[in-house]
Amino acid sequence: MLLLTRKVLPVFILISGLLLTHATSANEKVVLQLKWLHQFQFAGYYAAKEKGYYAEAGFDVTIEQRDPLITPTEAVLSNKADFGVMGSSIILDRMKGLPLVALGAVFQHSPLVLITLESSKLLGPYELKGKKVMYSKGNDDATFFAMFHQLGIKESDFTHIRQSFDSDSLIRGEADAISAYLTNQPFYFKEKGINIQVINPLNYGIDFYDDILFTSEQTVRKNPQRVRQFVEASMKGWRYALKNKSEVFSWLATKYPSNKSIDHLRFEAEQTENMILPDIVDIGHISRGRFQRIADIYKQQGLVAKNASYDGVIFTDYLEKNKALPLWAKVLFVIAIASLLLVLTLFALNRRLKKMVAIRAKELSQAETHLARYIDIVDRYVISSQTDLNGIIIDASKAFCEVSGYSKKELIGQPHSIVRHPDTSNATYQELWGTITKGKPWGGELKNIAKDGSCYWLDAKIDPIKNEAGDICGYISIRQNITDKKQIEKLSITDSLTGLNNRLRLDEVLVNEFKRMSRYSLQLSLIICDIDFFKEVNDNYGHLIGDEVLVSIAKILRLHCRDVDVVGRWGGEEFLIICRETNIDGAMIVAEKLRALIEDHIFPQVGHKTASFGVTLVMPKETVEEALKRADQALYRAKESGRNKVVCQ
Ligand SMILES: Nc1nc2c(ncn2[C@@H]2O[C@H](COP(=O)(O)OP(=O)(O)OP(=O)(O)O)[C@@H](O)[C@H]2O)c(=O)[nH]1
Repeated sequence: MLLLTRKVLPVFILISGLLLTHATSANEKVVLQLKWLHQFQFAGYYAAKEKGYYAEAGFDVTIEQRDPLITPTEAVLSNKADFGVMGSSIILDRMKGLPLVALGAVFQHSPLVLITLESSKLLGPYELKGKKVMYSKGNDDATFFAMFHQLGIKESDFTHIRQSFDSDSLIRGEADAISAYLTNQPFYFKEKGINIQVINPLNYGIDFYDDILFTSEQTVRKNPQRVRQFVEASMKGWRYALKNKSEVFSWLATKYPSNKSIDHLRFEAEQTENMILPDIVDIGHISRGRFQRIADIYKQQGLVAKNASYDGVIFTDYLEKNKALPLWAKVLFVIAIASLLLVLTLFALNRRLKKMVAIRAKELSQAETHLARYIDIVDRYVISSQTDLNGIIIDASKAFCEVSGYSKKELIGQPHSIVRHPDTSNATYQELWGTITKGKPWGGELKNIAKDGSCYWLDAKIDPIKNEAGDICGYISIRQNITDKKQIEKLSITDSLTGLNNRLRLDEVLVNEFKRMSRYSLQLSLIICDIDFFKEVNDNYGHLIGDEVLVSIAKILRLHCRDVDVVGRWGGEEFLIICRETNIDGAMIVAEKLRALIEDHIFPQVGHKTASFGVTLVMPKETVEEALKRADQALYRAKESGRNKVVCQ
């Protein structure tokens, strides 16, 4: 029940609303302006009012007779009337720019003709040459001009008499031909027993509409459906009137007083029906072709510009443009169109997105391929590894595996020290860890040991890896294999016979150590060692044996000096030992130890050999040459004092 109430109630409200709207608009007052005085010519409009057709359509219509001071066109355009009845001049006015709309052409032919007295023998237009012709020069009389024009008769061929609307002018001979309405004047002459002759433009190809129901474009545009309802009610009135002529006569006797007799009205009704042709066309029918023909005739008459247009004069055009749809249908239509547009837009968008996704996917795939290629290249050629905070290897490149001789599996999980060479000092590693644990990158050369025991040199760059919080979570190292460079470097600073630092390297170290000494106020001592009577070895055993002695002594010196000391071949059978951060006493001890070791050593074939040592402490601000000279002098004194001695100076 509740559901029923819910469904029915809105419908009831809607219907009530519609009825209310209808009731309100039933009183809409409109004025219909006739083109002439009350007569049967307007029977349809009387019938529409009297039979309640206008009321049914919601109109309260006042039917106004013609006011001689104002045309129906002027009345409608000045809003004195809402609708009007006028001839084909509506088309001409429209072409002149007046916003008029023809609603229905009630008279399919114009009843406007010329009449002559039968006795005058003026049967056609040609006979009117030189005669007196009376007609209005209004636009509705254009049919006469058109007829004359069609037949090549000029206005100057006859005498125009000003319209007096007095039919007796013809009888009195004041005019030889007068304009007349077929629905009217012929009866007048018949009643008087005077035979007349009709010259009808229709017979000369000039066929105009007449009694066109019209309104203003403004009224049409405001509510074309209301106008349509008015037209339908009017034409319904016409259909009734033509079938019930007597009833119309009674109204013309009472409500719409006409001074015509019943016989006259009957004649008029008959003639009117002939003009309307209700059995042939729908009452009020407008033919576009005929409108065009009428427009062309007006143009030919020079009444309007050749390019003038009557667009907008036919009412049905507005109806087609404004085909009334119920509000719900309009809303549905808008929703449907909007939905369609939305679907089409989404479809187009979707297609575009798909296309873009496909392009992006292709680009991404290409980028991934490139990236994979680069990663592979990096993996193969860049020696890199990654460790956790404790230095445990968590990743290693192929290049790293190759240089270290370990497989990736063997490296991962191992401490990075697995590749550390014992030659690399603790100090180097302390510096390295001290730097990277502070979040700073470290760079330097590292000597590493491979799985097979061979060594290789790397130029390493180690960077801490930070997580999103900025905390260090591991380390990554990228290295360059500099083993070859190191070997070349070593060759250039190594004495090829003994493997000790050569003179070039010693010179370099001397310069650096002298600078370091003065910068940090360190102590530095120099020891020069010279083999005693070495010439004898060469002389007695040959150079090769001599070389072997040199190599053996070099080995003794290198093995028994401290790591920090730099041992090198100074030249021939002379060696130089640079004792860093060592005072003279320390240097003397080292020299003495070396002297004793050489003395005790037994050289193959040669047996025992000795060496003399000159020792000196480098003085502050002293040059390398000055210090070496003093060491040399000490050596000289050691030789002088019997050799196999350590002398300091
Ligand atoms: N086999 C060999 N001999 C060298 C080399 N360089 C220098 N000598 C020799 O070392 C000898 C040096 O001789 P001297 O300068 O006379 O000195 P010495 O014989 O050692 O005598 P004192 O120095 O005075 O004790 C020369 O015979 C050089 O030819 C080398 O590379 N190999």
